[in-house]
Amino acid sequence: MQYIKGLDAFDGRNHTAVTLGKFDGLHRGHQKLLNRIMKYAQKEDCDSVVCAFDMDRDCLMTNEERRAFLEDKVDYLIEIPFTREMMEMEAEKFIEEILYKKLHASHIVVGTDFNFGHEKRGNHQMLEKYAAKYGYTVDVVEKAYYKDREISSTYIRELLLDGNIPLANKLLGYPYEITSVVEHGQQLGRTLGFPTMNLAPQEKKILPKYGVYACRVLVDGVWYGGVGNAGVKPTVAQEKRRLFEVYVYGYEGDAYGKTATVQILEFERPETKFHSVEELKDRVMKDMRYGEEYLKNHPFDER
Ligand SMILES: Cc1cc2nc3c(=O)[nH]c(=O)nc-3n(C[C@H](O)[C@H](O)[C@H](O)COP(=O)(O)O)c2cc1C
Ligand SMILES: Nc1ncnc2c1ncn2[C@@H]1O[C@H](COP(=O)(O)OP(=O)(O)OP(=O)(O)O)[C@@H](O)[C@H]1O
Repeated sequence: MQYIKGLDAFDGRNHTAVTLGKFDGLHRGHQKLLNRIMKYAQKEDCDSVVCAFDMDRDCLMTNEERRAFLEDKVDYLIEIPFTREMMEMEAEKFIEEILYKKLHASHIVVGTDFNFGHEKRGNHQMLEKYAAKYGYTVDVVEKAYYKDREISSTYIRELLLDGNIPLANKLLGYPYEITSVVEHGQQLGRTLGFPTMNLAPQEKKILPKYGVYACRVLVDGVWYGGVGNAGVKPTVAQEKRRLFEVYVYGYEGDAYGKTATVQILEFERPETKFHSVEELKDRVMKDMRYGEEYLKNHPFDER
């Protein structure tokens, strides 16, 4: 996959199958669109292109994570900053200048509610109106639903903030994850009997509801079970720095400075400010048993 920041840097010559949107999280609805452009690229002599508008807001996926997710799936990921110029471009001009002249689109794949251009005048009907003139086809993909609600990034953000991680994971189609370099903590965990890996999510990356979760952890290329706390550890920390701190079953190495990925699987309880470190320690021992039980009942294959 070629990763391109800004449309100006795109210089592909081939015809393309393009999909467009914000694509935060690349959830199951988005995956329908991805599958469609990938099929076109397989069947025909064209490149698959994801145009992702960058909204600069709290996100399910950082740009690096989105890039990694798409790496072996599509030919191009173009990140388009959602600037005033982009917002004010007339939809007709977007079709002619960008989809036709720049991207050489022969297939355009969008959801039923996709909007673009000045005052959001562009939609799939307008794309269809110009299809013959510019020589592309338009696929309008029906929305993927969970029960009676459309799957959307907004819905999944709400679920995470409610601690409903199993449903968030189901709608994403993969477990919600956090990747970061493991940091030094206050080294308290070790003396309390539960050494933890401390992961600091990127500033804009959404942490689920503050609390304790069963999870799995990838470190040194191996998946382990874990139980971790999302939050600011109010019992021991003065500053309100967001962390995901995870106790990793059976890990005995030194992970400081290494990159680890945590996949969050199930919510156990909210984060609590305990009266003493002793109380915290007693509770974490229970959390560790909870995590073990959860992982025993939900075995996972090493990936
Ligand atoms: C399973 C688990 C549950 C935790 N729950 C809480 C909690 O409810 N409240 C809290 O203040 N800290 C909680 N923590 C964070 C601990 O306070 C923290 O890991 C410990 O103090 C060690 O910090 P350190 O890595 O800076 O040494 C939890 C940590 C783990 C691993
Ligand atoms: N549930 C879905 N099923 C099929 N297509 C979808 C679904 N949700 C979004 N799309 C389409 O995917 C593209 C990108 O969607 P986008 O990320 O902008 O929307 P979203 O997931 O609804 O996000 P938000 O909740 O932030 O508005 C658009 O073409 C959109 O119509």
